[in-house]
Amino acid sequence: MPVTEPRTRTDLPRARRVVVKVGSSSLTGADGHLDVPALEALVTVLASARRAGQQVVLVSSGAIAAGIGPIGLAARPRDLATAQATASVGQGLLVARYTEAFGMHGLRVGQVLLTAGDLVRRQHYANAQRALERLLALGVVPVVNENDTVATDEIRFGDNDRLAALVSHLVRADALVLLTDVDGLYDGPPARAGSRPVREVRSAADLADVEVTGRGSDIGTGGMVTKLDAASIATGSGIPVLLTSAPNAARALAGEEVGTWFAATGRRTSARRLWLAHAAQVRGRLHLDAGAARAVTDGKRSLLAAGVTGVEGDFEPGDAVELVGPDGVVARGLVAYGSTELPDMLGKSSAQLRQDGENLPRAVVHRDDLAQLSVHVRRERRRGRFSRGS
Ligand SMILES: Nc1ncnc2c1ncn2[C@@H]1O[C@H](COP(=O)(O)OP(=O)(O)O)[C@@H](O)[C@H]1O
Ligand SMILES: N[C@@H](CCC(=O)OP(=O)(O)O)C(=O)O
Repeated sequence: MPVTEPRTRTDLPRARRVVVKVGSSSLTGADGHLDVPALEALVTVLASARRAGQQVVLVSSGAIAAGIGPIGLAARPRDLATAQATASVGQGLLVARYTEAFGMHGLRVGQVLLTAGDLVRRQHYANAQRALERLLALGVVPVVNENDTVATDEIRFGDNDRLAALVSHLVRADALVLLTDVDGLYDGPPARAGSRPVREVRSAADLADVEVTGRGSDIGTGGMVTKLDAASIATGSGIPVLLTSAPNAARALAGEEVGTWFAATGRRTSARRLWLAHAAQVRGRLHLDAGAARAVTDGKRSLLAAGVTGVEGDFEPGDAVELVGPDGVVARGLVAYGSTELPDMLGKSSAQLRQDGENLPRAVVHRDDLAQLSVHVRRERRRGRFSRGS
């Protein structure tokens, strides 16, 4: 019997639709070329999940890493134009290998390249959703990557972990499996003596003593930070996550005791709120007093000018901004006023704003335009770890 809400890792084999994300470090060697045996081993596992009746969406990194050797570069390019060009070469090679490897199991693949913008604009989101649904209905294995050749620094995810979490939401996956070069989450960098594996994360409290770093290898990009962010996005919208190494993929999908299981913590949210919390490009910050911070978080109420103490950035009405309370970032929202109008309104009640000539003062951020950040993401943002892509 398929389960649509896996509660433990032993439910994974019965999950109907699974998104599997594999990182560059698991697919490419230090020589800057694809590790074909590793890729084929992964495909064998995914093909067997398909034979067992599961629908699989593969989110595969590796375009840039796979292009390094063929283009003749010595290391991963750091400038945008060379990264775009390298991805263009590597993505072709990557998909050619997947086509061949899945073909050996009688399966077709379909390449799907997405930008952050595709997950931001409502119509693009709906388009991508429709295309992925049809691919799955046709029995094709979608192979998703970020469209690195056209993504610019401002709109890039850069890592595929958060992309995979948003794709899981897009296809309404029952579970997300993150495959990397380490067998699971540890409470400290795995190379450090004494770091212990974390088997299960049921809430943000289980991460309180976990120390993660941003980069594991010269090949991967986000390290464990973006994986925890992805886990937080997925679990917060009702999708559990299993994190383990690529060689453990078969055991993970068989429901064996490998890796780290992140239990679902929330319910499915609207695509718009998910985008606002995790993908929108933030144009500024509003500083809130303690009462306003409580109102937008605990009370889920609109933010009024009376509770805003400061404004940072240059933004227009409708732009995404971060709401910062006395203890750090608490939420994101679409602001109703621009950064030039707001300073004159700070701390004023609706009555005072009316006296100032504002006929029907609107909330600075309406509660329908607010997305709270999970405790974990808030903690990370406080540490300033999420500047990239946000
Ligand atoms: N607490 C931690 N637990 C596990 N791995 C960690 C931790 N902190 C940092 N890492 C590093 O994260 C790396 C995986 O991230 P990354 O290199 O970006 O992989 P990928 O290419 O699969 O996305 C691991 O190699 C590991 O060294
Ligand atoms: N879209 C990029 C992903 C970049 C990357 O290295 O991601 P990851 O290995 O998942 O941390 C690529 O295919 O090269």
